[in-house]
Amino acid sequence: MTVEIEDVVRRFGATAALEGVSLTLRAGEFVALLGPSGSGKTTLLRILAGLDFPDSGRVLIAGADMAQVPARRRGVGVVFQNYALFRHMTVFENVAFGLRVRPRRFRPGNADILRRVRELLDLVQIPELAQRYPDQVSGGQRQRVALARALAIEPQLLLLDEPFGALDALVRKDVRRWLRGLHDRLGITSLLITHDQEEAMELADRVAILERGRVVQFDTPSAVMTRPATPFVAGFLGDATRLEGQVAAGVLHVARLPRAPLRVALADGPATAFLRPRDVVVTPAGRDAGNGVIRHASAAPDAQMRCVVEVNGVQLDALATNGAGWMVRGAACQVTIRGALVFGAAGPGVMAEAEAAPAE
Ligand SMILES: Nc1ncnc2c1ncn2[C@@H]1O[C@H](COP(=O)(O)OP(=O)(O)OP(=O)(O)O)[C@@H](O)[C@H]1O
Repeated sequence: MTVEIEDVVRRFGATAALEGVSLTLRAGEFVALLGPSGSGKTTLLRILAGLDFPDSGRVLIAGADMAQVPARRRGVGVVFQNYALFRHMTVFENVAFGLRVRPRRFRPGNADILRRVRELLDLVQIPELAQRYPDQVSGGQRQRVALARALAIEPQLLLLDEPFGALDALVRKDVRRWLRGLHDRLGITSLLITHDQEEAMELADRVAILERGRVVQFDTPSAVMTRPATPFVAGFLGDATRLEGQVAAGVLHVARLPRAPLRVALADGPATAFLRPRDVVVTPAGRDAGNGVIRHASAAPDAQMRCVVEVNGVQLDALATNGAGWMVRGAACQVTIRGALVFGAAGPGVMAEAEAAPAE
């Protein structure tokens, strides 16, 4: 089902948690909400779930205005980080709970509940755990119980607030892939809050980025990564280093960086540059001492090394090809800047890729 959020404002005293949020989710879409702590993500989810209400603005689910619709009539499944499973109830009863608390008109009989819970436990692949208590299953299994409970009411919209927070990295990867498969199979619409950017990029069709109660970008993962709409987004995503500089005659100048004229199609004036790890090339220092020093190096996937290099007092994240035995803390190196993402002074919308000019 579609979800339309129109100019939603929510204030708590002097704090504006949401300052006019508009967002439309297509039916069947998986959307991730990203943003710093306090940017309004949970408030937005609570408003969709009917656990909180906007001061102004509208929420439409499947085209229907939700203003007067209480949480339990919205047909929305919610999974929060702490799962909130009932410890004194078996896994079976936890999942059945979602059905037993439905409004009387929609409440199934006992035989139906039995059948439905069995189906759900099969769906989340833990049929053998029905009679265990939450304390007797693993974190990943508890997560599946929480999902089964949320899915029990056959929601068309699934809201997930940091659902994988308590899982270790390996289980987390498994569970999220499985969740995306489940989302596709059921044809539901899902909205996920996460602090894990990699998770958002892997799972979501589109990513909404919140900054202080406003959506500053809503686009596909690859678009937000390669074409961040504002300096805030560029700084928030990835490991880019932010540096202030000047554009003069189509060339970016950043004090303290190794001399590397970067061509950029921006008007003259102050500019903000974001150097991403792939923009920073690190090679061993040659016969001369090099212009930088390795401050930190660690192995990364795909036979690469991640490192932090220091050049003229500026620390930059960089990627280098592995096999670099020389790349240890304190080693001298040569740092070359081959590009940057640059925002001009004319407004946040003016962004350009800078490219290294050919060597003189
Ligand atoms: N019940 C409340 N009373 C007062 N202030 C609140 C309440 N709920 C949220 N806020 C404030 O509203 C703002 C947004 O909070 P919210 O929980 O939506 O942020 P968030 O993006 O989910 O943060 P986090 O990533 O830390 O969970 C914060 O400044 C928060 O302190």
